[in-house]
Amino acid sequence: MAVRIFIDGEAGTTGLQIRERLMGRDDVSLISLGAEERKDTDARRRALNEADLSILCLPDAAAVEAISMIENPETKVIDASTAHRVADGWVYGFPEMTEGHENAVRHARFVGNPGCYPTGAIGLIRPLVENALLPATYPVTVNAISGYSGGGKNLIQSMEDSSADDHISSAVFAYGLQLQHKHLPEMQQYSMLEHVPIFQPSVGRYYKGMAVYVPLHLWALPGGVGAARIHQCLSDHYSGHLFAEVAPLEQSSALLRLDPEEMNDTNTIRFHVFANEKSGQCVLAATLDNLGKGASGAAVQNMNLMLGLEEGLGLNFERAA
Ligand SMILES: NC(=O)C1=CN([C@@H]2O[C@H](COP(=O)(O)OP(=O)(O)OC[C@H]3O[C@@H](n4cnc5c(N)ncnc54)[C@H](OP(=O)(O)O)[C@@H]3O)[C@@H](O)[C@H]2O)C=CC1
Ligand SMILES: CC(=O)N[C@@H](CCC(=O)OP(=O)(O)O)C(=O)O
Repeated sequence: MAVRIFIDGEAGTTGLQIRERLMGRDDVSLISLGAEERKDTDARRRALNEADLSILCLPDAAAVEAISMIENPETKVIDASTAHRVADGWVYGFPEMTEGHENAVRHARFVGNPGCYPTGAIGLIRPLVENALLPATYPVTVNAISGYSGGGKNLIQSMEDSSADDHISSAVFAYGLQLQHKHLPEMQQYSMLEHVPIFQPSVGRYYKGMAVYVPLHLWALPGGVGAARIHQCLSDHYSGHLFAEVAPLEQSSALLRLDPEEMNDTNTIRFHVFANEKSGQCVLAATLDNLGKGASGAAVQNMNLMLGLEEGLGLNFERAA
């Protein structure tokens, strides 16, 4: 029998993409609310409690409210918002994060889907800290650029509608300039860093796709760690994972430009190591589709694991040509 999935916030950017990925699958059936019911508390409560698994694609406050409405102890939840990513009782929905974590997701009732930027940053940093190549005390900086769909309906409208009061006409802009971005707690905690990293994101005038950068001064690392060891560590860590890959060192070093859109329309995160051995410097980079592995794709991957729908794991994620 097909499992019942309710996407609360189905009409939003993330919700729509999850719906698209699930349409046409015969192992899931979607509980869908009509336009007039999608914000009706009673209708949502009913759907949340009927579902085998609910995926919350809502602002934080609405996600917290949705959790308070769930009475059915069998209902599983994936929350795409920031509300529960570092909360007790929730499993962080990044199955590739560390050994055994895929199993933790598989057996979880409550999964906090990661933020798009943290997926890139944690994906680069955590294996290095776990393997003692990067001290947990290292003062990490994370720079990033995202397509504007990362900001949901509001930012999409500000970028696309020139008549909107809050229209943004810049080709690219930096933000998070107060250094208090909402992704910092999950980035620090799951990267296993002792200090809050500096995180400096930006948005470009293109719809989706992101690149997340972590520059490292290799000369400052203990034990003479070079780019080759870092690359080997990442390659070993992600070996055997369907949705993560590490570009060969020589391929990355031959690149003249890194395209933040290179992984669009996939659920795969790609890692690069760029280095200048002479200066002892290195820039680690992750590229991902902010709506794929950064949000909706990750949610579907987690859903498949939590419901044992293994055959669905490889579905609906075409690699870009
Ligand atoms: N966009 C992205 O790349 C990513 C987004 N996320 C997270 O996912 C969540 C959804 O984001 P996103 O899809 O971008 O946001 P959107 O603004 O595009 O969509 C949110 C949806 O939730 C609906 N909504 C708001 N309040 C309620 C409510 N009380 N009851 C029912 N529905 C409600 C909105 O309705 P209406 O249409 O009327 O506004 C809208 O359709 C957020 O928490 C975001 O932080 C996570 C990772 C990446
Ligand atoms: C471009 C843009 O605005 N991006 C969003 C993050 C998108 C994301 O990862 O979603 P969560 O909101 O679920 O954390 C931001 O910086 O707030």
